[in-house]
Amino acid sequence: RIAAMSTGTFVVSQPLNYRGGARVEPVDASGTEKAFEPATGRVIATFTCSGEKEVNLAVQDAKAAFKIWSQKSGMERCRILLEAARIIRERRDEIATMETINNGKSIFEARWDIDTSWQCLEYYAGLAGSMAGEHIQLPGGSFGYTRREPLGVCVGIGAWNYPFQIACWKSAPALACGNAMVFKPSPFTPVSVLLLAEIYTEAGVPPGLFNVVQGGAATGQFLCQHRDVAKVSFTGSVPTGSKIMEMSAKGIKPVTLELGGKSPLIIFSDCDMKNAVKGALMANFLTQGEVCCNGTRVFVQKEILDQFTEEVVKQTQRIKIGDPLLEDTRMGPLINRPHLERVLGFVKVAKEQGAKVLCGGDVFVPEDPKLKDGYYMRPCVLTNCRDDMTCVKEEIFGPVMSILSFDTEAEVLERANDTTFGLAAGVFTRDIQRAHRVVAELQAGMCFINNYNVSPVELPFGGYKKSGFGRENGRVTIEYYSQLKTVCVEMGDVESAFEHAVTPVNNESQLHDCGSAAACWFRPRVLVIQDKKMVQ
Ligand SMILES: NC(=O)C1=CN([C@@H]2O[C@H](COP(=O)(O)OP(=O)(O)OC[C@H]3O[C@@H](n4cnc5c(N)ncnc54)[C@H](O)[C@@H]3O)[C@@H](O)[C@H]2O)C=CC1
Ligand SMILES: C[N+](C)(C)CCCC(=O)O
Repeated sequence: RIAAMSTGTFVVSQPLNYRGGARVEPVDASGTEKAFEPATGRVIATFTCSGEKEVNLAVQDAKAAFKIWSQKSGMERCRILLEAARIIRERRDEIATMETINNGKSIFEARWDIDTSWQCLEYYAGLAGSMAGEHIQLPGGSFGYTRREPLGVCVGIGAWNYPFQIACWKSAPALACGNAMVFKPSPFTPVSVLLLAEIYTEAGVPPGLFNVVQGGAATGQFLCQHRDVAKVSFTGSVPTGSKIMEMSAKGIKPVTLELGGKSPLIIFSDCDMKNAVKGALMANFLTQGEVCCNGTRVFVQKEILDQFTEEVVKQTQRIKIGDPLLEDTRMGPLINRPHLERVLGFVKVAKEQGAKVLCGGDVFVPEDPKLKDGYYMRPCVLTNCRDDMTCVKEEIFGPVMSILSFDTEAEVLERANDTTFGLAAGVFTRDIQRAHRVVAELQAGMCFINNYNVSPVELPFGGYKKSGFGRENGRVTIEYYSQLKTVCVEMGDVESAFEHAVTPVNNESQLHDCGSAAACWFRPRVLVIQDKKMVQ
């Protein structure tokens, strides 16, 4: 247990694959990867990526566990998931600490992530017992019913920004529906999902029900192409999402895609200014801005542009950057050096294209010497932005907010929707009619009114357009992890389409030709037809 951990000390010594209810070293490898502590730039784990054999074993184990798990009642599954939720809650600080060490987000924020994680398990545990089909009355006493059945072995592939939460948001509905799961985290953040695997085992799931394989694209491909995998749920970038869909198409596997975004946040002049400013910070700077649903295009109505901008800059400059394990830190380092360079590159291009940097956008070097090789930058607010600038069009996935001004509702709606993404959107206004009118027009799967980036697990989350499809959280996600079987029950006689249509068989030899009992399936029918013919 690592609850008392401090930055710069953690190393992973145990295997990072999980199969059959225990940590294991993979039986074969397709390369190695290093995982870092972004706060210090230290390597915390070197691990081998799972090859095809290891992936096969994980899927096999999941298949075996699925046989047991899928036979359990919803209430039995509920009890185990509730126990897992309880353990996560009890170990909240420890899990949050590990998430902070491997991802870089502040411990303050990581605790929130762990809260939405156990809440997700609790929520689907609650639904497990009430999952049911329908009974449908048909003519003549006949009837039909539907059964909601699991899919089988589901694959979860995660991004590095919310490693533990993503694993929970995928596995909780999957397991509640009676599926098994093989999960592959991002190679940048391989660590915390192992805690989840151990917790599921401790809570009582059959060994093999939740397995972890480590690796990057190659390992992910083995999973997506595996013939015994029934479904793939993916969180990550648009280009990878497209590849996942292509691979899954070959096997006709359903997919859930949670992809990137470039979401609009619209601030009307009649907003509550204090909340709008808080909302803009929530929409841009959680997890160092590495959040798919961030509202990075902040459209502000002209009348309040100056006042809003001034306040946003003031609050942004107050964000405490530094050692993410310290209680008062609110922004940690970005995930790795190449990503930091990429984000800084976006700021440089923004300046070249005419944007004005009001604050941040540069490297931050903390005073603490042990943090000198970490990947820190100051959160950035850009103004003088135009819709055609790179910083306004492309997902930066870092702490960079672009402020744009607008005049009218119709104008801002058109500009807000002028993107190939459609993950989220937000609106701040005190005018209740306007709020609902505007969200009805916004092309985004997740809309916020007078708030941003809160994530109650009761609400479905997912994208429009290139931000993907399928949903996570909420009741509807049950449909993405189950399939519907219809059973049609006849209480009377079969009414055959062939009673009148079939030419009567008059040839005796043809009737006798069907010698064996099995081959005689048509003989009585023929006789009946002949009888009927005679009656007619
Ligand atoms: N909509 C959502 O819920 C979220 C979306 N994202 C998006 O994810 C991106 C950042 O995450 P990254 O990890 O850099 O994305 P990524 O697409 O590079 O990787 C995501 C995952 O896919 C795996 N992968 C990569 N190539 C693969 C392949 N050919 N076959 C199978 N698996 C493969 C990676 O190893 C990783 O586990 C951003 O664009 C962001 O918008 C991130 C978090 C949440
Ligand atoms: C928790 N929340 C809403 C800030 C982000 C969740 C989506 C993601 O994984 O980026």
